[in-house]
Amino acid sequence: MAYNVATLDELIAELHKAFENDVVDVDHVTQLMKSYKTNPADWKKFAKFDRYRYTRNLVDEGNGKFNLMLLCWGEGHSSAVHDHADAHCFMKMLDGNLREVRFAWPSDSNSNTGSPATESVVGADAQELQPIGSSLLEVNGVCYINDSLGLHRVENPSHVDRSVSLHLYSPPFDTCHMFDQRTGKKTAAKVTFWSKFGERVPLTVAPQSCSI
Ligand SMILES: O=C(O)CCSS
Ligand SMILES: [Fe+2]
Repeated sequence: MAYNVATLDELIAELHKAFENDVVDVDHVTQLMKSYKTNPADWKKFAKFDRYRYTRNLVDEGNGKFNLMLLCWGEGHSSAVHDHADAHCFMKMLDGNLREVRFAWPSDSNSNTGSPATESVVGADAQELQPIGSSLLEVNGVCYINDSLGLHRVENPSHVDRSVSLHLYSPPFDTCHMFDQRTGKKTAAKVTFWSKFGERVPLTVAPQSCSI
């Protein structure tokens, strides 16, 4: 199959088709996302930055099969170490760079299936997470992770440039887990959106953790 996706709207249309049945073809989705060459005119309406932390901006709800979102990283912004709630995670660089550092699950989990430990690690059992890989993601590059491949932390390594990445999660999720890198302690984290379809999501009275 020739992959030739010219605009973000065309990519979204092809992704809707790719997720029509229940089996996710990881290679096909990766090739689709790779074939789209970033064009700020396509996505700048979704690109909202916050001075203090990266923002999550919903672009498309994928007919309920996936969430597609733009993540905007200010200089030096980083996520926590986190899992992906048993979902597929595809990540494409649209502007700038990101560094991804991968970690093994905390040693007390059943790492064979990638299924997270049921107990959080506390006290004497605390063990530092073990890095298992690191990569610099460059513009138009695509990377893929799911829980069987480990955990990761994503950061904007630049202290002068901002970064923008396009993330697809399938199935969609609004809660995952963060991990303390020093102790391996796992904490549930609710993730929300800074904006949806280009419009700011009104702040609720109770501040929600919108990124991880
Ligand atoms: O906030 C998130 O969705 C994690 C970004 S790195 S996959
Ligand atoms: Fe992630």
